[in-house]
Amino acid sequence: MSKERIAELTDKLNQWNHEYYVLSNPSVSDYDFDMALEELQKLEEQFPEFADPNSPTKRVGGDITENFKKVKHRFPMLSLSNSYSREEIEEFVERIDRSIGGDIEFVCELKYDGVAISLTYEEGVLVRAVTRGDGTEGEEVTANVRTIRTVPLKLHGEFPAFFEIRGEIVFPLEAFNQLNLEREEAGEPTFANPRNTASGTIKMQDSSIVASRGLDCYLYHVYAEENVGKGHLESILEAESWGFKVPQVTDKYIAKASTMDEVMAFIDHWDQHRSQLPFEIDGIVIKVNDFSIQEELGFTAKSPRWAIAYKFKAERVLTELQSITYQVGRTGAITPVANLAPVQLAGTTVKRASLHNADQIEKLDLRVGDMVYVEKGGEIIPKVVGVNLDQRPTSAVPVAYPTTCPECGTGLIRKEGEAQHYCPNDAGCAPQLKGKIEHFIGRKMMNIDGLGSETVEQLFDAGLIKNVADLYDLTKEQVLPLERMAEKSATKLINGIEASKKVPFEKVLFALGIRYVGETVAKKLAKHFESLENIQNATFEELVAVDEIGDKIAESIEEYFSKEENIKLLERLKAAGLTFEIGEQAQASGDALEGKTLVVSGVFTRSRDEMKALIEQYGGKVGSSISSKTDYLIRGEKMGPSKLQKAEKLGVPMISEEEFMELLGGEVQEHIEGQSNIKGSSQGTLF
Ligand SMILES: NC(=O)c1ccc[n+]([C@@H]2O[C@H](COP(=O)([O-])OP(=O)(O)OC[C@H]3O[C@@H](n4cnc5c(N)ncnc54)[C@H](O)[C@@H]3O)[C@@H](O)[C@H]2O)c1
Ligand SMILES: [Zn+2]
Repeated sequence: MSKERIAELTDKLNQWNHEYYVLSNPSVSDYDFDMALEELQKLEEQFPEFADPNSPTKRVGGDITENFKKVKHRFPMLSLSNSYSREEIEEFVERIDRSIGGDIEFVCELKYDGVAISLTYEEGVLVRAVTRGDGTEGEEVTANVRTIRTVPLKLHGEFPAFFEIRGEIVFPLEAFNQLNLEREEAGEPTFANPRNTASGTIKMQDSSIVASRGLDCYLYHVYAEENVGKGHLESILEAESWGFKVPQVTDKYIAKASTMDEVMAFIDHWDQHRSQLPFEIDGIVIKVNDFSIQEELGFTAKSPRWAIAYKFKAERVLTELQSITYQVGRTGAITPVANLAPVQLAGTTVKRASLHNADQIEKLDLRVGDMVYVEKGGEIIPKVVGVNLDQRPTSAVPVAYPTTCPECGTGLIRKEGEAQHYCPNDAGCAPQLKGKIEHFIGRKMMNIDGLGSETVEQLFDAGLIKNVADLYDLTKEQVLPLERMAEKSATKLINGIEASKKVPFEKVLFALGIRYVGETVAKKLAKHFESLENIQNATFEELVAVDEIGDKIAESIEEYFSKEENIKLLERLKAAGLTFEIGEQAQASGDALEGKTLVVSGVFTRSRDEMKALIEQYGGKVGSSISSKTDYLIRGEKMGPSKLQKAEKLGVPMISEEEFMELLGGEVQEHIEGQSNIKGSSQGTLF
């Protein structure tokens, strides 16, 4: 019996390790993983004869993917023993106090929930970044790690000639939620959680994508030939003086603790306040501070004996899965959503949770009527993480994923290699049509004042708009009879639509909602091709030659222009007067003002906004008031005397509008001339 259980747990844990470390796509929660590991550990202690010599209790879970060069670690990269119980943390502290004799000094720090990384510096220069791998050897991901702004490439101060520093690469929550928002806007599937996304990102082949994601790195251990200082905290603070981002005592990210009460107070503090951190943590690490005591205590095969992790249980609740709804997005992507019996979780009432896709439902083996576990991390939407099988109603049947669109009845498709199902009826499926219009009017797209998603719904249901071009045919008389519409709101709406014709090309391109053409890609395309006509005429090779444009995006663009209805729509939008080429301001750019701060004051031949835009386009910063940090004051007519005085007093150079234009190096003039050529050539051709 125990023999079989040991074998079963070993197999399961090996598989979960693979899913977690190699695929960055775990199928069970950390808590379930840790409970299974604990069970195995206890069984192995009882029946050592049945233990696998390579048991997951004795080795760290490997993350080797075969895509990168392997590098042997100079010092093995281990795991940490961990516990969810405060009693066990107390036992750990007492055990060490007892075995060493006296009150030992500990250091408490955050347990960052990310990916472990080892950085090697030679003569103050970053030479290698390696993942933990199987603990003995890892994969070299230096090019990717170099893109993380908080990892210094070159050090200053008194650093050892050769050393290694270890830390955790995390995905800050703001950047993570922003990435998901952008993916949603670009019609791409969103990521489930920051840790797995950080782990997937650091193993990408294209480091420019890694760079765009905004990863961060916190460092927590220095390994030099000779110890740096006497203890752990000292070495960390020393590393800060070389240029590393280390946890700060003032933020309470790290603290000394000499008594049990101090250790528990640190744990309590973060148990209560962790939701305020800008990244996720999954616990607290308690380490012996003194290096000589660390050495005395030594290591097991898997972890140091001088440290332990107290793990927070993710806030999770059990509730009933009442039904599943299938939402159809703007791109036709189907998202299953769990409707739950309302339940309190992390301070809010949760009624719905994300189920991501068909694979996820299958992996969880969900049935309607099941009692499911729901968790909420730093992400916006809570998620279903498991099922309590003991409470499964006997009548419950497995979820049959729909084969047709719940909105329009069209057969669903699933593209090779994609997890999401799609409704291909983009020209007739109501939520797709409405979704496209809602996307189009968004704040970062056409930003139409006076038009929100409720009004879109009304206009659509009243049959007044079916696509975005219809917006430009709307009249005040048509919208006035709508419910909640009055003279004032109708005028605002029509004026807002009119004003959107001036929205710059890159935003129009983003607004069109071409799949995978999000905000950043739209900017890149606009800058490179300068007009929609040029994008339409570009060959596949020309498209992928643009920085950051890959096969997937290029294919999507080609597909968009291959559709008759899109061409018709674009013709109508062009006729309505939307901006389909880059404007003169956006086109002029350079780095003449790189690192400079300029303040604009007075009246000019150009508008103040134009002046400010030029400063930014040429790499400068617009200052709001004159200070010693101001590099130039651009002095217009009717400038106030107090500003003049202040600039004189601080010795800030003052320049005229013409001098400012000269500073830009005459580049502006060329671009303006170039622009008129483009305009000339595109006249008469509709895309
Ligand atoms: N859900 C799953 O399927 C699954 C599968 C495998 C592992 N896991 C999770 O991962 C854990 C095992 O991973 P592990 O071996 O990396 O152990 P761990 O994550 O519990 O602890 C060790 C790691 O903590 C990190 N760490 C973060 N902050 C630190 C700090 N201040 N000081 C020192 N180290 C710090 C280091 O990267 C170190 O490698 C499991 O306990 C489980 O929770 C989950
Ligand atoms: Zn449909």
